[in-house]
Amino acid sequence: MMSERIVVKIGSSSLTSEEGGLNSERIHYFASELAALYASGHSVMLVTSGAVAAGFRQIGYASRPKAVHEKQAAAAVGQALLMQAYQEAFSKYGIVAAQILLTRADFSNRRRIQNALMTLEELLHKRIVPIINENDTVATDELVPKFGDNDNLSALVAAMAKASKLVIITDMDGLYTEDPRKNPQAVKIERVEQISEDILKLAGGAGSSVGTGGMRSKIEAARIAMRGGVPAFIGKVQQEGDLPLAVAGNGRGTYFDTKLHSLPMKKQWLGFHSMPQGRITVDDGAVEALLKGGKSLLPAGITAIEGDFHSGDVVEVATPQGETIGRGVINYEAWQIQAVAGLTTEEVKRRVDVGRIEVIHRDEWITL
Ligand SMILES: Nc1ncnc2c1ncn2[C@@H]1O[C@H](COP(=O)(O)OP(=O)(O)O)[C@@H](O)[C@H]1O
Ligand SMILES: N[C@@H](CCC(=O)OP(=O)(O)O)C(=O)O
Repeated sequence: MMSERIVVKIGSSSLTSEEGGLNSERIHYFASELAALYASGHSVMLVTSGAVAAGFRQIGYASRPKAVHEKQAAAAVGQALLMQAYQEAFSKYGIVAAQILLTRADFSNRRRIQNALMTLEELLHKRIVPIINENDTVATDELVPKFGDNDNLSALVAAMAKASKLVIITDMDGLYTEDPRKNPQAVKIERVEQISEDILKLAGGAGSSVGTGGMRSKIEAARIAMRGGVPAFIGKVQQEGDLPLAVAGNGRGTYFDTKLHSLPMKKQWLGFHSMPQGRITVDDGAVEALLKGGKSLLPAGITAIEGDFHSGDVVEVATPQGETIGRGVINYEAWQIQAVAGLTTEEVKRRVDVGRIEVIHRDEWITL
């Protein structure tokens, strides 16, 4: 069997109870499943939630706290408990585990993320299992949004580490046409090849009081992973041998396939970590040129703009129907685009003085 690099994400709902505290039996179970993958030669990275849920009862809160400082305090207690539990469980299999705590801000800074990647590479090289969580005690929503749930974090880690698979474990055996907790008639979707707006609409919020992101954030994560060239699985891993089965393609869940290749770091930054400062709507011809022709965006295709952006900023590009198709670095000021939208290249040259005629050059564009 080929040795693969696999990212496994486990949600709070799979590790803890609604009353708080870790379910040690589940931790031991997941450690044995991960150990089975490890023993068959795979490199395993674990993204785990559960710090807040593990810690809140020890602090004396009656239920999962909502206030930021209370969540952060609960995570500070719970993260230590979580690591202790995993380390103890892995030691049964002779596996050494390492803790990595990341924030979204780390991903938007190229040097910091390069450092994290080098650390990950060294750990994997030494056959150590990295255990990754959001750094809850320092992450805030004020400057850079938090991940909140760990689904997105797991997809970004999978893309960054050029993993061959992302496995998102949750308490539901895949994506259904509706939340099965609300409608028991909902039908399971076995395979998804493209995550359209329609697929995103199927997915609702969290199913339990300890989970946060719900199916929606898992589908968004699968979309990021697929765009980064990493196929994903979302489903249930509950009995002995379920995780190796999920990795082998026979799991109880939904598979998200992709034919795309892994993305260079620069494009990952553009697509996943940059903060768009505006939005440009283009006509059907420009959509076709960007998506199918691999071409740059010219002023002629622009129909509307939003935001007060500057040359060098990142902007989103949308279809006439309002669907976002990608992002790119803009070569114009917002006011310049206002002046030349819809005009031919010759007319544009007469009206504004810009370094590059392309509004977004194809080398600085990513389709999403
Ligand atoms: N279309 C859907 N298909 C399956 N589950 C869904 C759907 N919409 C919402 N959900 C809910 O998402 C929940 C899983 O998310 P969440 O509670 O955040 O778990 P976790 O802690 O594992 O991240 C499920 O229990 C389910 O109730
Ligand atoms: N970083 C947080 C994650 C919060 C959370 O509940 O996430 P998830 O269960 O993945 O929806 C923690 O460890 O508690």
